Formats: sequence, structure tokens, C-alpha cells
Amino acid sequence: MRTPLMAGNWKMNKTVDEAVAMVNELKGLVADAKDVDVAICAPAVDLYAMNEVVADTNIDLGAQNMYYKESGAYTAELSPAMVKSVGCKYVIIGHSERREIFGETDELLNLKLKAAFANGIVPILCIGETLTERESGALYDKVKFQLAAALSGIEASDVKDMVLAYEPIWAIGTGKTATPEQAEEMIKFIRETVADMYDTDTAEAIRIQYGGSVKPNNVKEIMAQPNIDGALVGGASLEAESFSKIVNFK
Ligand SMILES: O=C(CO)COP(=O)(O)O
Repeated sequence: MRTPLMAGNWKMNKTVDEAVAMVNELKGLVADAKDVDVAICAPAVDLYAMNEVVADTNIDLGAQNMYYKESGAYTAELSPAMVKSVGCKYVIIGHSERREIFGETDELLNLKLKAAFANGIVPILCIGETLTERESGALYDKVKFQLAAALSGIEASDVKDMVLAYEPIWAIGTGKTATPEQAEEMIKFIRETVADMYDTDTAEAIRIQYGGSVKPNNVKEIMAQPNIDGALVGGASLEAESFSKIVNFK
């Protein structure tokens, strides 16, 4: 069975000192969490110091982005080797903020995914529709297109170990959560799409998270849905207490 992954996405929050203090507090609060994987995707400058704090804990680290080239003249970018060198197991690829604010395209994300797999980093690929797309009924086409474009040329053996995060853009940072039923409906559709693109084994193995205003008070009903394998948490991952409640949702 799939182990749920509760991952915090801190976005552009926390200096090194703040990051270290938070994980120091978090580690005791989640130490007894069973049957759940825990990760924090932190700003790149925080990761080196955090790596020392989370050694010998059940907290894994993730980067929020990386470039697909090995090295070279790409000012301000992070290579896969750099991400690994600070202890990251995961990397978020294609968050809607990267797509919308920084203009990342599906073609670029496909290259980033391939680089993650080539370097043994588990990508968390974000997909999801805007409010307009939901209201016009284009939500399924949008998500299917994003999947097909991002996964183009990627083997089933890689896909089964990756993570997908369904994040409806209208639910991010707005306090508007998709209802558990809306999230389940789309995540089930995503799993069926993976089955069509690959096979049933791959679709049953891949972890698919929900993200968008997940809080301690709504995580339980979200996690009660059969196809939802965890959460990608923004705002509520910034405080140890609220994130630990999400991790310890059972
Ligand atoms: O974008 C998100 C996680 O990647 C969700 O953010 P919020 O939990 O703040 O809505």
C-alpha cells in the first residue's frame, strides 16, 4: 500500500535561523508518527543547516525547484547535484507559482523531471486548474494535458516512484479548500489517467497528494479519501505545531 507523504512547502519564508528553530521544534512533535512520510521543502539557503538538524529523524528534506543542467552559466539556478549535496530527497517541480509568476513551461518541467530521475531525486510534480478552468468545465483537460506534457518520454519505472500533487490554483493560500469529494474526484481521475498512459501497477503505486489550504482542522477528512496519499502544505507548514498536527492526522 502507498505510504502517505505530508510535505511542507515553505515557499519564500524563513531565514536560516528561523528554519533551524522550526525543525528543531518539529522533530520531537513528529517523532512518533507512524505510516506516514514527512518532508519539508525549504528555501535553498536553509537546507544545509537544516540537514544537520534532521539527521537521525524521520524528517526528509526537499528543494522547491531546481534546474535540469549539471552545471554552468545559469546564474541563480541550482543543479541536481547541489540539491542532493544538502540532503534533499525530494524536489518540487512545476508549482503553480513557478508556472505563473516565473513562466515555467511544461516542456521545461519535463526536462527537470528527467534530471531529477537521472540523479535519484524524487520529484513532486504539481498540477491543477485555475478557477476559470474549473468553472468552464476544462479542469480535466487541463490536468490531463499537464500530465502528458510533463511525463513525455518518462518510463513507468520512474513514474511509479514519483509524487504528484494536485493543487487547484484557486485553493492555494486562499483559505478555500477543495471539498474532500472534489479533491478525491480529481485525484481519482489523475490516477486513471496515469493508468491509461502507463499501466495499472504504475497508477496504483504513484503517490498523489492534495494541496491547497490544508489545515489541522480539515486534514482528516481529506485523508479519509481513498485516492489521496498525503498533502502538500503551504501556510500551515510554517509553524511546528500546526504542521505536526497535519502529520499526526490519524
Ligand atoms: O501551494 C501550496 C503548497 O504547495 C498550498 O499552499 P497553502 O497551504 O498555503 O494553501
